[in-house]
Amino acid sequence: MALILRICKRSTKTLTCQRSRQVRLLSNDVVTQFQNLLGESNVSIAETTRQHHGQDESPFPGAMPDVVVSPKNTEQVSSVAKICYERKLPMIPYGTGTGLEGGVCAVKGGVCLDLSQMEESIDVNMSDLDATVTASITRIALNNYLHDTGLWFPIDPGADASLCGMVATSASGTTAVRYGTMRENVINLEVVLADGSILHTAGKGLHPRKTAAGYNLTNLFVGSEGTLGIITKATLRLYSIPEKMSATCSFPSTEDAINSVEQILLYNVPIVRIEFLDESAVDACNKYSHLDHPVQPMIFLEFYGSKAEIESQVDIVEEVISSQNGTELKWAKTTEEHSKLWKARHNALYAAKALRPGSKAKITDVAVPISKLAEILTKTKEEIKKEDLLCCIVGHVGDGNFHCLVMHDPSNQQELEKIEAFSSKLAIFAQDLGGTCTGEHGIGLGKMKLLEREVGNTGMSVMKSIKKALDPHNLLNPGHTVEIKLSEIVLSQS
Ligand SMILES: Cc1cc2c(cc1C)N(C[C@H](O)[C@H](O)[C@H](O)COP(=O)(O)OP(=O)(O)OC[C@H]1O[C@@H](n3cnc4c(N)ncnc43)[C@H](O)[C@@H]1O)c1[nH]c(=O)[nH]c(=O)c1N2
Ligand SMILES: CCCCCCC(=O)C(=O)O
Ligand SMILES: [Mn+2]
Repeated sequence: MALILRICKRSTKTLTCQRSRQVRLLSNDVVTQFQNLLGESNVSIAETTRQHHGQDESPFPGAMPDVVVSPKNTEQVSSVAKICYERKLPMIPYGTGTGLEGGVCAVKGGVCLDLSQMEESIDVNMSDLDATVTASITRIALNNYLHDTGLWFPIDPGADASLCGMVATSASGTTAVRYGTMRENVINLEVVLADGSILHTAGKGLHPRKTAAGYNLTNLFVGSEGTLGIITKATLRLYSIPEKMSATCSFPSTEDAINSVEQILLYNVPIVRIEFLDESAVDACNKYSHLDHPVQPMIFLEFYGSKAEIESQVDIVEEVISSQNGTELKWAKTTEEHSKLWKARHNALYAAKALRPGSKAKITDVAVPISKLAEILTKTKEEIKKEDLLCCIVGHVGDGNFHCLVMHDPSNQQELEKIEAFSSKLAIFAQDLGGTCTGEHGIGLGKMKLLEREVGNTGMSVMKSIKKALDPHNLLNPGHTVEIKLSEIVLSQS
């Protein structure tokens, strides 16, 4: 009979450890099995390692996995999955841990598969404008590699996330208004399923720009948040690196700023980034990133194209913003100014957190149809004022998507409840206006009820059927996104 090794807080020997008030047990022959498979240095039960892998950038309290394994290739991922499947152990894929919805928290313990240590491979098809990357490749690593080819991968959440993690969360960010999200930019995926089998979602080695061949298995895994399979490779669309110019503009009110955005889109200006910051976010970014913008609602814009193309886009934008009381465009004149501007925007999360050191930050992520954006922002601002919240708003407003970042003291129960109520209310506003509770960060641990509200009973039951078909024992990132209960599994097997 197998010896039992209890993973513990201070030692790796025989003490019990509390995680979410439950005792976890992992037999030591599993650890040995992983060590034999991957080598001792690629299997860790050290507390610091487990803690690090059970926590992302969200305010959710971390939950440690029992063991962290670092497979080097797809075959090893598959072998790990086979062991977990056989022993009914939870599997939690880990990309770079930049997620904002608690996706890597091992709420039921189990085996964290750290994919950042996979062999690095980038296979570029210059003439077909695509690249296939392994799970350890991050967004910035791909773009650095591509730099001299004149190509790039434009989806930009700011954080240097792994590209397969970005597939798993259906990430987007500042450039989605022009290039779409991960959904529109993935051509094929290699995925290890719960039982260890290896799936190529669009056929092995194929990379067509479009396909009508059967169900869209590729998109099934986009946004699956580690609950349907472990993504080991992704084939992605690439684009030519354009000439670019950036500018900012301030407005007397949020409504004026949002009206401008709506009109710029209506005029079909092929804008690449159009980002909103409310006055609190401007204040935070000024302080954190040493900028000196007037503390007023703003938009940051980026234009791509030849000089003539940019000039014609700018003519329209200038006319629109002056009709909406906006200031003259203030241009980033040098490459350094351009980088400083977008770095400041991408650091907005940290800038806002720095307003109240030591606090935690609740981040909302709703998206509405553009026509409803001014309405929901007005309502949101009223709520913030009524509840007296310390809140910054930034938004990828070209997609109707915005974030509120609400600072709070996590030990103050009253404050916590107020903030949770605000966040749910905002998600419900968005859904009632024809939008979604999450434009880009995903469901994770905190939005399961909202997902149900959004897709309805039938939608939920279809999602659960898919989950049960692909992961009948609920081993892949259990407790996240689409949760199936034990009673439902038993029911489906009888
Ligand atoms: C400062 C800052 C700013 C932003 C953001 C983060 C931060 C810190 N994000 C969020 C984040 O960068 C985004 O969710 C990434 O896609 C997460 O990728 P990681 O590799 O870090 O996944 P991470 O390791 O955090 O995992 C996230 C989820 O995906 C699963 N997963 C990871 N790799 C997997 C794989 N290979 N196979 C299967 N499942 C896998 C995990 O199990 C988990 O459920 C964001 N996002 C966004 O969309 N737009 C934005 O604007 C921003 N902005
Ligand atoms: C006020 C900052 C909230 C930022 C949340 C991270 C994110 O998605 C982004 O766009 O930045
Ligand atoms: Mn965002």
